Amino acid sequence: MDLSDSASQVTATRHGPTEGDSSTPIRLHAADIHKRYGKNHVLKGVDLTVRAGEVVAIIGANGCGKSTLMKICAGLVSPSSGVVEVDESMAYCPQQAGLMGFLTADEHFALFGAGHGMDRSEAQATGRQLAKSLAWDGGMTTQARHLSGGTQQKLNLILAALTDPDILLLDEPYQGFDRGSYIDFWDWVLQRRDAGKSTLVITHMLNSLDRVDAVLDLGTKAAADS
Ligand SMILES: Nc1ncnc2c1ncn2[C@@H]1O[C@H](COP(=O)(O)OP(=O)(O)OP(=O)(O)O)[C@@H](O)[C@H]1O
Repeated sequence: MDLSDSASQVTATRHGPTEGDSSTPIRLHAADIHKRYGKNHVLKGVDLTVRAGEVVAIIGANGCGKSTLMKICAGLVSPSSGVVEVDESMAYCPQQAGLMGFLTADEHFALFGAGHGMDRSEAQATGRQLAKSLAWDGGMTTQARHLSGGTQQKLNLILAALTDPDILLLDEPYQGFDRGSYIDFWDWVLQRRDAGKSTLVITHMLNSLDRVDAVLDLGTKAAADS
C-alpha cells in the first residue's frame, strides 16, 4: 500500500529517490489506524508506509495526533483499530527526554547499551561518535542534569540511535538545537538514508521537507475533532 492511499483526514505526498520504487522493502507499515481517547477521535484511518532507506516526515497542527501515531508505531500505545507491521529493528526517541539526571552521558551509553547486549566500551565509543556527528564534543562525564537543554536532547537522540536501528522514530528530536546542530542532525539523517536505514520524524520545521522522501500531513486538530 502506498501513502497515497491515505484516508481523507490526512494528506500524503511521496517524492525523492524512492518515488514509485515499490521493490524497496517495506520496514514499517501502518494500515487504517484509528485512535479514540473517549469522544476524541484523534486518528481516523491513517495509513503509513516507510521503506528501507527512506526519510518520512509526519506534520500537522498541534494536537492532530502526530505523537499518538508515532507511539502506536512504536508499540507504546494501542490503536483503537488498525494494524502496524514492523520489519527489522526499531527504536523510538520520545519528545520528552527520559534521562537520569545523576548519570553522565557515558553512564547513559553504558546502561542503554547493556540493555542491548553492548559492552561498556563499545557503547561509550558508539555514543561518543554519535555525539561528535551532532557537534557535541566533550562533557561526557557531566551529569545529565547539568547539561544544557539542547545537549540533553542530543543525549536523548543518541540513546535511541545507539544500536543503529533499521528504523528510527523521532518525535521532534531537535528541540533546543542551535542552527549548526540542526544542520548536523539532518546531515546525519541523510547519512542514515544513504546506509539504507529508515527514519520517521515528526517535525514542525516545514523548511526541512525538501530533504525527506515522503510527507504524511495529519492536518488540523479541527479535522481530528470533526
Ligand atoms: N493519553 C491520552 N489521553 C487522552 N487524550 C490524549 C492522550 N494522549 C493524547 N491525547 C489527545 O490526543 C490528541 C493528539 O495528541 P498528540 O500528542 O498525538 O498530538 P500532536 O499532533 O503530537 O501534538 P503536538 O504537535 O502539540 O505535539 C490531543 O487532543 C491530546 O489531548
